[in-house]
Amino acid sequence: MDKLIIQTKHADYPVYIGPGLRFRLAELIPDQYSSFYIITDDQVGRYYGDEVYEALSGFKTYIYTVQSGENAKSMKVYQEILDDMLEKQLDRRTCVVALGGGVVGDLAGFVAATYLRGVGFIQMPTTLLAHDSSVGGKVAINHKMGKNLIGAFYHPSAVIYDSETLETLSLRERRSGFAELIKHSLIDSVQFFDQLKAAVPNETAMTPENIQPFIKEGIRVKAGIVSQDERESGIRTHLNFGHTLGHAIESEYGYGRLAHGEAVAIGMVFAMHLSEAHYRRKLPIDKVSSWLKALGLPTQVPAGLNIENILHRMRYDKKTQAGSLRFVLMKEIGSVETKTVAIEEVEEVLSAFMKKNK
Ligand SMILES: NC(=O)c1ccc[n+]([C@@H]2O[C@H](COP(=O)([O-])OP(=O)(O)OC[C@H]3O[C@@H](n4cnc5c(N)ncnc54)[C@H](O)[C@@H]3O)[C@@H](O)[C@H]2O)c1
Ligand SMILES: O=C(O)C(=O)C[C@@H](O)[C@H](O)[C@H](O)COP(=O)(O)O
Ligand SMILES: [Zn+2]
Repeated sequence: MDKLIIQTKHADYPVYIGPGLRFRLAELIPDQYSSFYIITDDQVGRYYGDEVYEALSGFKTYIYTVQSGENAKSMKVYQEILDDMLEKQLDRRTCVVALGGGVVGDLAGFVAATYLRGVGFIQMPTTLLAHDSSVGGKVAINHKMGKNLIGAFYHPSAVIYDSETLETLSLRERRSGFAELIKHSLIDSVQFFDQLKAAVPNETAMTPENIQPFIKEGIRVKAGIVSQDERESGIRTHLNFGHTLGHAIESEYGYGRLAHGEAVAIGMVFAMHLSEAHYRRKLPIDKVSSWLKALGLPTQVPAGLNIENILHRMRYDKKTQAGSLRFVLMKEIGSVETKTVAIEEVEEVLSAFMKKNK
């Protein structure tokens, strides 16, 4: 088992990574809770729900199952969970356990942050993408106007990442999580980017064994940023590389039609085009884009989406300041910065980018 410590101004907590950790919960979870409230989705629950419930059998434990997919990050599902917890009269020493991917982690984290003004919270990530979502304390649900618009910063007291669970993940979900790993490499260094690309050049090579060594590296990049800027007042915005357009596409296209990482993949290619135009310098767009394609990830805005609607969605991005759009731009691989970009400039580059679909 590997152990990393996430250090921030408001919280320090361990991330445990290794095979079979779902059977070692009693040993890994701090001994301070009166009961456990596991939140999972129907797909993850089918594979791992009973095992995790059993591993906590020495405690008073409940399990709540939501339907798998992005739509679970909704006000309705959030409310239903709170109703259930209140009916069970769960007290302040309750610990919410998020067993699942980023959807369950974000939803359960927001429940934990707000139920009785905050109860215990443990992340048990089960997707590759969740190497990102389980660390750093961003928890949220979606609004019809945009992604993650209602949320909090609320850290788990531990992240218990059982690497065996990745074996049941579909290829599409592996790809989606891999896109966030690529994001971490692009904002970090040429060295990380080149190593990742060499180890996993295409979809066939995207096996759990090949990916495994890089999960810790992705978490290291995220932890390094979050420890400097927990509440996203500066450098943490870099973790949003590819997300301004990515989030706009997710909400405009309809939550769940594209996986989060797929939308981010498109957003990263666009961010590189916008950076080329903004800085008037050449970037290795073809290299990144052809790698994404070889992995089976999309690189273009889905056909049928309207540019005005996408621009409107981007105005609801959380990086927006005084009505101006802010983008994470790339100067070169390993060097990004967050800049205000004029709407006309975004529109011109986006229009050319979207014409590629036609
Ligand atoms: N909080 C953050 O910092 C942060 C970071 C990145 C992404 N996110 C959010 O995370 C969400 C996406 O997370 P995700 O990609 O993990 O999606 P997800 O949680 O919907 O999981 C993807 C699919 O895989 C299934 N699944 C999960 N684990 C499985 C397993 N081990 N075996 C088989 N099937 C499994 C799920 O049931 C679901 O159908 C988005 O809402 C995104 O906004 C949050
Ligand atoms: O942790 C962060 O900070 C991130 O931006 C990580 C992103 O991958 C993630 O999708 C996050 O939820 C986006 O945050 P948001 O504040 O733009 O909703
Ligand atoms: Zn993301």
